[in-house]
Amino acid sequence: MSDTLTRLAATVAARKGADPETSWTAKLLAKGPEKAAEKFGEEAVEAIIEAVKGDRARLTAEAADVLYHLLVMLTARDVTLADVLAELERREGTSGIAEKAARK
Ligand SMILES: N=c1c2ncn([C@@H]3O[C@H](COP(=O)(O)OP(=O)(O)OP(=O)(O)O)[C@@H](O)[C@H]3O)c2ncn1[C@@H]1O[C@H](COP(=O)(O)O)[C@@H](O)[C@H]1O
Repeated sequence: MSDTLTRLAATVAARKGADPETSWTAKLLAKGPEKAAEKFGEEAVEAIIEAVKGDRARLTAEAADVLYHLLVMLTARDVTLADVLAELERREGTSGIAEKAARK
């Protein structure tokens, strides 16, 4: 399952510097990190709308857009999927409630 995400992250990273005429990812990356962030925000809002409506199929499709655009945004700022997964791994086993209490 996460193999798909790992493969997609590698594809997105490989599109850095690719021809924007033939690659949507390259086109988006060529517009800079701010545009990638804006696009991610739009896709996130679309996913939120479907989550509120409760349409599972449309939410699934929008969530896929969110993950793809998250990878593009991260790549635009040279953050890798491995970096994010390492952070998630660091948090494993710590309840969000315990973590929040420790911050106070
Ligand atoms: N997962 C995706 C993916 N999800 C969404 N998109 C594209 O993201 C774009 C954004 O959709 P929008 O409807 O927001 O586009 P739009 O409204 O035309 O955009 P605006 O002009 O409004 O900004 C669309 O063109 C989608 O095709 C994706 N493009 C690529 N991928 C993956 O990335 C790989 C590499 O793609 P290329 O870089 O194009 O070779 C592909 O094989 C896929 O695996």
